[in-house]
Amino acid sequence: MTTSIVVDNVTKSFRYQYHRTLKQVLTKKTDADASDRFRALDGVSFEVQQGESIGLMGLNGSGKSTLLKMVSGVMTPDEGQVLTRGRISGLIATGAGFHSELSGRDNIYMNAAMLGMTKEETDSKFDDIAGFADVGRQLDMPVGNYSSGQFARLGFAVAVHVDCDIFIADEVLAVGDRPFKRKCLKRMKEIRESGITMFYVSHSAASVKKMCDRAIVLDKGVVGFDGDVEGAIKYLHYDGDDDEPDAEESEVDERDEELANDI
Ligand SMILES: Nc1ncnc2c1ncn2[C@@H]1O[C@H](COP(=O)(O)OP(=O)(O)OP(=O)(O)O)[C@@H](O)[C@H]1O
Repeated sequence: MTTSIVVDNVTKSFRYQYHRTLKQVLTKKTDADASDRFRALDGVSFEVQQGESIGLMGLNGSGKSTLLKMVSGVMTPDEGQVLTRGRISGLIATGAGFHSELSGRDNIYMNAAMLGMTKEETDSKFDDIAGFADVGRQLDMPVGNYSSGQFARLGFAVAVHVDCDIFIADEVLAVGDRPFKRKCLKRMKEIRESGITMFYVSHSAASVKKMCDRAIVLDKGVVGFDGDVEGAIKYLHYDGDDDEPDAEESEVDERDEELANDI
């Protein structure tokens, strides 16, 4: 078996940012500065084998996106290291790397280049990418005028057409309408079945269950659980053991379940 991702004792701290009073700025309260940092990730370690499909779960603010940024190389750890093998593609933040003044068409070329595709490669895949994004005549409009869903469509369309070894998807289901979500999940299933390592962040237990064979739960910046998806869902109490969900919550869960079963 080939190792695809190694995350070795990774720590990342951020500073609490708040507006200071003029007095605080002028007196430069350095003692407060040191204690104003917190660890978004604290000694995180795990390994992923090529072809594994990992669900990355955890409550809001637990460090998932920060970890994905390290794996994709857009952020470096303060301590520890992250090693990856091969080309990485995926959608980390909606609209990241897009230029608002340029059209969707131009942004496809720019985004594809950033993900390592040559102009010839993009030329040959352009129709498929545009077809997947399916933003109609908006393709030739500046993306600054796109809706958040249209942004996501364009970004995801490029990402899924890159030949890669590791595919990263952060909250694909958070934006986009239902037909597009279904299309994304279907495409991700194909990616997974082709032996590409997949790292999938989601709060939806149903889609992680459908898509992944292992789940890592981040709990306030540390690995709280690493194992089978059922265990992760239990760890997070997403299995309904806790409080009774209200009617709206149940409806959302059912919609997720239905969507996951569609693919
Ligand atoms: N650039 C930054 N500067 C300061 N704090 C940050 C920065 N990026 C993230 N954080 C903080 O680090 C913590 C972890 O954030 P992160 O986005 O990784 O969480 P998450 O698990 O992806 O959350 P969610 O489920 O809400 O998307 C949060 O408290 C967040 O406010």
